[in-house]
Amino acid sequence: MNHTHSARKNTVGLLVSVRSLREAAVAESAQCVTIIDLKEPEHGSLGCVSIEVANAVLDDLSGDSLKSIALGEAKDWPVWPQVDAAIRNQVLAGFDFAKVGLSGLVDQPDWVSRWKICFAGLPDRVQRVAVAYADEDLAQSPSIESVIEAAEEVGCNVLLIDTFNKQHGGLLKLLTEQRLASIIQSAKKRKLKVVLAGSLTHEDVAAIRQLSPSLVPDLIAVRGAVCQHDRSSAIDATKIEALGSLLSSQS
Ligand SMILES: O=C[C@H](O)COP(=O)(O)O
Repeated sequence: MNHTHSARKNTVGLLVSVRSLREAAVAESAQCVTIIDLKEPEHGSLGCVSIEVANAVLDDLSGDSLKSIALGEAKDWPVWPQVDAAIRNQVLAGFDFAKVGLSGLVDQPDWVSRWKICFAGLPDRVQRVAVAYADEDLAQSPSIESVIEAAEEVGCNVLLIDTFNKQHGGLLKLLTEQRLASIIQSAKKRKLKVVLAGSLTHEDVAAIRQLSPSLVPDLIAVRGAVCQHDRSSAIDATKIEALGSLLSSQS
């Protein structure tokens, strides 16, 4: 990467996606996780866990980590269709962040309204995360640039750039260095916190760590990199700790 810098001062937070209370406890025990993110990897890039798993984590996880939940894709809304909307929102009120994807909506002129509907009714304390897919062709989602432009109108103050299809390469292969830099600059100009994800490896994270300070994201989000094998296998506390050390290092 050309946009590099030698002295490093910014610390970068770590989000780890987990699918169960057991995995959430492993992530919490690593002591370097800023956000514990609930997500069922078998149900897609933003696959939602069951309401029972969400409740178990809210009720039984000790520790101070912030909590996030993936709520699937806007085209499939609502999440947990069998659950009454009031009860659903009561559970979601326990989370600090909520994410909804925009796959399949590239040709839908009303995609912003459909996105807004997903977040309507969520308690104010839940921060809305704008998710943009780097593999927008595969995802058939609006471009990252369009998502950034609409984020404020939808009430988002965080931008997550992720990949929709986990079999076709990671973030740093999908976006040119120039496009990534321009996206991060544009998001920061709009006061969006920036989270980078998408099959990031330890080496990718080291490269991101070397970006010039103005381009360093607020958080890195991972699952595959901290799993024992592929991203469907269990997460591994040692791998989380290794990533945590890399993110908190000063050079
Ligand atoms: O929110 C981030 C994702 O869970 C990242 O998953 P991944 O590292 O396997 O692409």
